[in-house]
Amino acid sequence: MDDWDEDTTTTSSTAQGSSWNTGKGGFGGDHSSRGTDENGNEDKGSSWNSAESGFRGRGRGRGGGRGSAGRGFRNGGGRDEGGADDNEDGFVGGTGGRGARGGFRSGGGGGGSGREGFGGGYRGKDEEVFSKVSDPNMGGEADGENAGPKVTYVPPALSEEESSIFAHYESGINFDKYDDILVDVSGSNPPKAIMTFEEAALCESLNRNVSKSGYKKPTPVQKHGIPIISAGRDLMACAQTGSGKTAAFLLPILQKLMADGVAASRFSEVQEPEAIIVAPTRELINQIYMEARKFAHGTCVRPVVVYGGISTGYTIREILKGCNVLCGTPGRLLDVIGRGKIGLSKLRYLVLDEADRMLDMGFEPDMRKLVSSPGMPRKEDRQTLMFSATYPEDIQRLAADFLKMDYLFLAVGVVGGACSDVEQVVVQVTKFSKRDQLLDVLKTTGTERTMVFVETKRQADFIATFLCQEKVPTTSIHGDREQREREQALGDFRSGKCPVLVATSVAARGLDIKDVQHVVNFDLPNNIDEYVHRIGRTGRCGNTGKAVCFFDPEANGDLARSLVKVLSGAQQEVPKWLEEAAFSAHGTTGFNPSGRVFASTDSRKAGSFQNDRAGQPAVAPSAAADDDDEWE
Ligand SMILES: Nc1ncnc2c1ncn2[C@@H]1O[C@H](COP(=O)(O)OP(=O)(O)OP(=O)(O)O)[C@@H](O)[C@H]1O
Repeated sequence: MDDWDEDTTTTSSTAQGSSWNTGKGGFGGDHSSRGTDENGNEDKGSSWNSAESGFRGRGRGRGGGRGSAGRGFRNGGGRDEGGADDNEDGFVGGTGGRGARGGFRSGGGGGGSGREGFGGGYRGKDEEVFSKVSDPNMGGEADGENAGPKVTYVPPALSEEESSIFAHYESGINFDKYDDILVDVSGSNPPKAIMTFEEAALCESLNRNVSKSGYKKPTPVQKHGIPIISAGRDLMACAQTGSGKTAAFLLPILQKLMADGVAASRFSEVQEPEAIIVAPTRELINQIYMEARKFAHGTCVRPVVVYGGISTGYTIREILKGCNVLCGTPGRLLDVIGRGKIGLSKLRYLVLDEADRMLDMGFEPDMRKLVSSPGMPRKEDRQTLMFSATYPEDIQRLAADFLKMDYLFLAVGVVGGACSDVEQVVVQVTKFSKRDQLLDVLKTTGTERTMVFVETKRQADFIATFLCQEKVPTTSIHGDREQREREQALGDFRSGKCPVLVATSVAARGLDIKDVQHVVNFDLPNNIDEYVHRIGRTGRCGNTGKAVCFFDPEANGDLARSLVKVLSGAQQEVPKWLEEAAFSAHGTTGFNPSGRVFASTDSRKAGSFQNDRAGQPAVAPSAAADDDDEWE
């Protein structure tokens, strides 16, 4: 019997987060469990009120009390908590109550990839699990459980009801305006775009599933992407957030698998998927899997998802039921391949969603490991597809290592541009005024779903707790929360039970949540691409949305230039003070507020780079990598 068979599987969807309803001090959302100390005493949250100092206080002397904040001993904390706050952790409350987090952390290494070394660790005496065990051989945070007690969480079973599988939200009033966006396809002999789903010549069951999903006509990235993939070409595709990139790769892959009549065998000890899809976070890969499951409904194609934080035994049992399309986060994917449960000899498609993130310094080693796994077809013998809304030029160069020479580059609109359906408002703040301004914003948004982005996990806990105390039903998602809590938080946000979700960059990319009308950048990321992804959680699929961004000139000066360019690129109003800040920022040579910051097109046009990367340093990780263990 394999050791994974021994997992005790504990399905859990324990309801949390109802305490905001109970009026217990207003402390609420699923932070309720964290508001108690190890003796169950309710934390009255005295520290939040004392501005920054209260927040810091948690890191110093409150170990025995406030479980949610205790971070244990942190060593060498380079980048993982986003800079300066790191040093505040020190030794705190290893004996903290439930939820004391962090534990021992080593080797986050400032200059190198903070993903190497140990993440997570002991969480407090009541908790037996080590979170996010890192396998040094895996070159980063592993989603496998190769050390420490087993993770036994099994996500709740999915509904088989069609109404649930095909649940979707309506496209918005600006859906047809997608057709006005300029499209640029570069590379040799691109196939002709399709105008309708009929032209995609999908088989009957796929067509049925497409229409049950409410899709009437393809978006531009689908019009161009589907025929490119169907023609067998490698593709690097860039299209704005919320414009249907997922279906652009899923439909042609599923169509090809259907046409070839693949059927996953339930009887094989090693499963050999025809397609592997990789994405950077657990929630995003799960969402992609749900889309794959939806489109493959009623067919012989079986998608499976693997990601960290859930029982490996459960994961492997799911794989062994048959697997044609394997969706995974990098660590867990490498883990199941390494365990010999996945063979790669039949692999035809490798998809990198959020490709620029998958190839930045945080994940590049995992991606290189994946493509050099035993049995992985050479790039000449597989189809590699990359999708994102942002593609820094240096990443484009790096991506060429994974693609055939004649790959096509598809740009819908300006590469890296923000979705123009999102109204962007920039508010000048100081770090002391931000919380009050957040409350003001939330007063106007009322019960409309709002995502509030902050920079660190600790800040996420802190702001969520603060909002709950202010009687705003709030939940939070970040990399220190257990998978069960993360899924619960997302569920509560999706259902509207908690209309405010405080999130770190773990939720910045890809998540497609109905009715998110507002995004607040409480803390700005230090990378403009991350900003573009964050605000793209609203204004999706032709719907409109609003993004408020708190700009603290003291802290965010470096972002002024690129922010101005993103705003003007999306025809948004640029405040005079921001333009001034941009002019006076460092490195303003050639600054042109009305110009474009982005590669407007295929970076191959700027010169040949296909084979000129030897000796070049790896591309720096995006802002999100500052919060490294946010990423799986
Ligand atoms: N042709 C279509 N017609 C109607 N709805 C669509 C169509 N294509 C996609 N959608 C819906 O639009 C929403 C956004 O799609 P998707 O999540 O694939 O966007 P994305 O481009 O991948 O965004 P991001 O860059 O944020 O990852 C989803 O709810 C999806 O089901």
